[in-house]
This record gives sequence, C-alpha cells and structure tokens, in this order.
Amino acid sequence: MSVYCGIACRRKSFWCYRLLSTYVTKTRYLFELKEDDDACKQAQQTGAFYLFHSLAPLLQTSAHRYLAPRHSLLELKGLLGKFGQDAQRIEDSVLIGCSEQHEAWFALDLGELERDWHFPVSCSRYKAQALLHWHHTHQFCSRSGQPTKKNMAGSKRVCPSNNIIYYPQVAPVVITLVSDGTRCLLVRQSSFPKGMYSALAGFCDIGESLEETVRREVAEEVGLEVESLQYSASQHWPFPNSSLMIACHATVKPGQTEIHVNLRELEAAAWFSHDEVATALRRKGPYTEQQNETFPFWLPPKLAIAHQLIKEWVEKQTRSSLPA
Ligand SMILES: NC(=O)C1=CN([C@@H]2O[C@H](COP(=O)(O)OP(=O)(O)OC[C@H]3O[C@@H](n4cnc5c(N)ncnc54)[C@H](OP(=O)(O)O)[C@@H]3O)[C@@H](O)[C@H]2O)C=CC1
Ligand SMILES: [Mg+2]
Repeated sequence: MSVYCGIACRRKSFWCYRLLSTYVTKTRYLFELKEDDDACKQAQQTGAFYLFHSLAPLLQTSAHRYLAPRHSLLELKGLLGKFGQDAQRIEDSVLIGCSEQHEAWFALDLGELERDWHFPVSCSRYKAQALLHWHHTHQFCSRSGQPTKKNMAGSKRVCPSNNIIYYPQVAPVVITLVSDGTRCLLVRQSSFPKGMYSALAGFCDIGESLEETVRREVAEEVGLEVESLQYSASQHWPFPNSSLMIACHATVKPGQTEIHVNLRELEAAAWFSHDEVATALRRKGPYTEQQNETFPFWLPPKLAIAHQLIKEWVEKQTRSSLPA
C-alpha cells in the first residue's frame, strides 16, 4: 500500500512531495518522534503503553493464551496512582514502534530492574526489553560521572554537563557453521543446557572485519582455519547486552579437520554427520534426565539464529545428495 504523506523531502533545494510506501511513512514518523521530544510527548497522548516489571512483561491470560495488555495514557496514570507511583514515571517510557495508522507504542518498566534478566525469549519483546535494560545500565556519563538524561523516545541519553550523547549499544557477534563438506562442526560451552550443541560464536574485536572475526574465533576455539565464508542472515540477540548476531557458513581447508578444543572457551567440539544433525533438529530440549548415562544431543530452539543456520546446512546437504 502506498499513500501520499505530508512529509516533505529536500532535493536540490526544492521541496517535493513523493509517493511514499506505508513502511517509509511509518519509519519517517518514528524518526520524527525520536528527534523531537514535543512530538513524542504529543504521541503519548494517543499512544499505547506496554508494561514490564523488572524486565518481565505484564501479561494477561485470555482463552489459554498470554496477551500483553495495552494501556492508554489515562489508564496508565490511573494504574500508577493505584500502585502509589508518581505519574512522573511515564517519563521513563521508551518508544518501541508504531502502527500503520501512527499510533505510537511505548514500554515502561515499573520495577527496580535489579535482577538478572532470565525470561522466556520472544521476538516482539526484544526491542522493549533491550532498550529498557540499556537505559537502566547507562544512567551516568563515563566522562563527567554526572547522571545522563534520556530523550523522550529513549533513543539516546545526553550528559547535561558536556552534551556527550550516548546511543544504545549493540555488540556485533559472528556465529559460524563450519563444514568440511560432509560434516558440520558444533560446539558446547559448560553453561549450555545438558546435551545442547550450537554453532561456534564470538564477539568481534575492535578494528576487525567480520571475515577476520570468523577466522580468529574458529582458530581460537577449535584450532582450525576456514577458507570460504558465506553470509546467511542476522538476528538481534538480547543476551547479555544486546548483540547483533551475524550468521555465516564457512568451510575448512581440505584435509585440515582435526579439532583442538580450547578448553578455556568450550567444553566440547565435534564433527556431526548430516543424519545426526537432521535427527537432532527434530528433538526438543532441554533434557533434564539422562538416557543411557548421557544426555541426548539436541540443538538450539527455532528462535535462535543458530537453529536456522544449522537447518540451512542440513537442507543444502539433503539437496546435494539427491540424484540430479
Ligand atoms: N542466537 C543464537 O543462536 C546464539 C547466540 N549466541 C550468543 O553469542 C554471544 C557470543 O558467544 P560466545 O561464544 O559466548 O562469545 P565469545 O566466544 O566471544 O566468548 C565470550 C567471552 O568473550 C568476552 N567478550 C568480548 N567482548 C565482549 C562483549 N562485547 N560482551 C560480552 N563479552 C565479551 C567475554 O569474556 P570475559 O568475560 O572473560 O571478558 C565473554 O565471556 C553470546 O552472547 C551468546 O549468547 C551464541 C550462540 C547462539
Ligand atoms: Mg565463543
């Protein structure tokens, strides 16, 4: 769907109106709310608020489903009064999106945000929880030590004493499925649930390209050298502090498949065949009980990009083994 919108764009010093898609007008509207505190405050009047308590979303059950209730500004003020909280708390809310009709959506945490965040993962909550968490952990200027002030939308914080602007941080992480042509390499950390293996992951070091990170992490963790790299997809991952997972496939140099596990990083690493991985993809962990004194081999759930990467590899192997 496309609409004529009132947003003017400057091109060669002329103002012109363009045919903009719904997505573009929505994006431009959100941009305006992030840049303009008054516009954002105005948007709160007609917006919807989603509530959290120490990063756990407030949910209601309806027909055996959990739904996140929406509150108008008026309802929110009533709720805050009921819980003995000041209406000033609304200033802590952060902008998390808007509808196609430009109804702005906000998230507000009414708890103390003191606990570690261990909650069931859901894509729709990623942005709200990651942003609320970032604000909670970045309240002071690292130069002056003074408290920073968030803008209305919560897209940045500013130090009033020196005007340094702090934006929410995202740490790039590469996650690589290494293959030797017929098998793929999966690893586990001691912190993983029992029996679960995943693709090899690692944070980018400062100054590195993604290609360099993949090469270094594979060498560091399993002592192998990769020679080809193919980008697959990316995912925002909120643990521990908002990462951008960049998923890739890579292959090892021919004949160089002997794994040397770095035990400071990993508990185990091994090559797995197509059939073993295809079977594991169908299993649903976590397993709390051992079978024949070991835990079944299983893989991260569908929500994790590791699952998509591994599934992609299995499908590619299946296709290449079919007769032409
Ligand atoms: N969505 C998915 O499918 C998957 C997501 N992941 C995520 O990928 C991330 C990285 O994987 P992992 O193998 O642990 O990474 P690494 O192999 O890079 O090892 C983690 C260690 O790196 C150090 N480190 C370096 N930079 C950072 C940073 N910016 N933030 C935090 N720690 C840093 C820390 O060491 P120290 O504390 O000693 O300084 C940390 O313990 C994890 O957050 C994990 O949750 C992993 C697999 C699958
Ligand atoms: Mg790692």
